Amino acid sequence: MGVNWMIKKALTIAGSDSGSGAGIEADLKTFCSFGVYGLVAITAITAQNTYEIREIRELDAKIVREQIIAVAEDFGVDAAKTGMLYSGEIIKEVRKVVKDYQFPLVVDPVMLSKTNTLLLKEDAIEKLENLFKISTLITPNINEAEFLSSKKITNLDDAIEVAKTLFEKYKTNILIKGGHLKGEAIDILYNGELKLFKSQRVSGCTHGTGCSFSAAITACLAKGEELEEAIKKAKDFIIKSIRNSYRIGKKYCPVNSLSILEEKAKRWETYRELKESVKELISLNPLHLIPEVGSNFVYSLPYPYNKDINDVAGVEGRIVKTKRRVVPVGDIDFGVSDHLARAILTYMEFYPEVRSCLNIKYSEKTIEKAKKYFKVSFYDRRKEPEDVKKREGATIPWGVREALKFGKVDIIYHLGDYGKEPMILIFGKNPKEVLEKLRLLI
Ligand SMILES: Nc1ncnc2c1ncn2[C@@H]1O[C@H](COP(=O)(O)OP(=O)(O)O)[C@@H](O)[C@H]1O
Ligand SMILES: Cc1ncc(COP(=O)(O)OP(=O)(O)O)c(N)n1
Repeated sequence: MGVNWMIKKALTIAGSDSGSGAGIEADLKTFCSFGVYGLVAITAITAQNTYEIREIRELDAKIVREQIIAVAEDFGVDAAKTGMLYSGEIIKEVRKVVKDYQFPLVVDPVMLSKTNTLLLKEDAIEKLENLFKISTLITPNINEAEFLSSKKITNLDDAIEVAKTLFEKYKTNILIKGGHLKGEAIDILYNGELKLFKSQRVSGCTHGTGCSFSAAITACLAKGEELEEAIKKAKDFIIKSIRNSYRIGKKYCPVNSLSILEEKAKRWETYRELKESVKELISLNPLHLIPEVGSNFVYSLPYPYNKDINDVAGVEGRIVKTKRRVVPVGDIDFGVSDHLARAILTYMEFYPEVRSCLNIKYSEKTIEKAKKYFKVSFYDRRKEPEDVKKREGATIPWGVREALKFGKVDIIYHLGDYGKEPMILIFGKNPKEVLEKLRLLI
């Protein structure tokens, strides 16, 4: 077919996780994040949530084989990975089929879930070791590496020694994942040469890290990237997927293997909505409501992407007034607002659904009007504690927190301080809602 080359295809041979944190569900999300078309051969169905695996139903080895052949014959496979293979019969059949294909094969030797259920039958280990021998890479975590080498790993040096042992034993690329060690997250690649992949340890959800990580490597290999480059990209990906995860479920919440795509989409949406509303604000031309220091109109990315001011869109150089017109100085961009971005990020700590804010000129008349329609709160800059005053950029977060002590409000104002202009801040779920509120104050 003429356009077959346009998208690479990756296959996952793995179990299904009904909680979608690990297994084929995680793999498909990861393939999608890397712009690779995902194919599946399901080995087992698990009734699984974030705290337990209730049931496992193994599929017949023949149907596993048929799934692989069906997709390989039609779509073609550029790279494949295995996850939960469960039984010796399935592994034997998988080995038989995949050895005839030329694609790179990543074997994630999944043995035990975080919730302590065996995902590989005890008598299947020998078959799994046979599969290692025809693989491009195996990606054991610390526990799996300990089991395969019968050696204890307590630190990085132990892990390096074990990687060497496993390389001697299986004659393939060994990548020992350091997620379960303390300190930095260091993964060890050994293939006769040693290479360490280091990253900071981040906080967030980690159910499914192993599956998503090996799927990310597979996706990069499908695109034709070299192994080391693939591991590097997979590592960047997994950090984002942990950091931008949703704390859902009762125990081990899942990584967000779609976060790269989701963040891009949210950035675009946020930018466009703000741009539209800034245009509308300009056409309203509320000259008398623009403060001497200018206004800004900001819109933050939603949770969990609202990490810092680079995640808040605003107007570069603010919105100012000329003799007759309200004008934006620059373009809409992320990271161009400081004060107002801090205000909205602080507000979102309490009410994450409130993502937009506009500052306007203070007057008693405007506040009186506002009190007719809205919940209004206030903070007194003169009461700012000395230690807060000394910390760069701490005043506004402190003020917003003070004002929110009385609950969720539409408007927060302050009366200024020496050299500081008094100000009114209008908050809303989105820029449209902020403008609706502004209209009642004009
Ligand atoms: N908290 C964390 N911060 C950064 N990276 C992590 C963290 N936890 C795991 N990783 C990384 O995620 C990948 C999967 O590792 P690991 O969690 O050890 O696998 P598994 O899920 O199979 O136990 C590795 O690249 C590891 O370094
Ligand atoms: C169906 C299924 N496959 C694999 C796992 C284990 O996945 P992993 O990425 O190693 O994640 P944790 O179990 O460490 O959270 C699974 N649970 N289910």
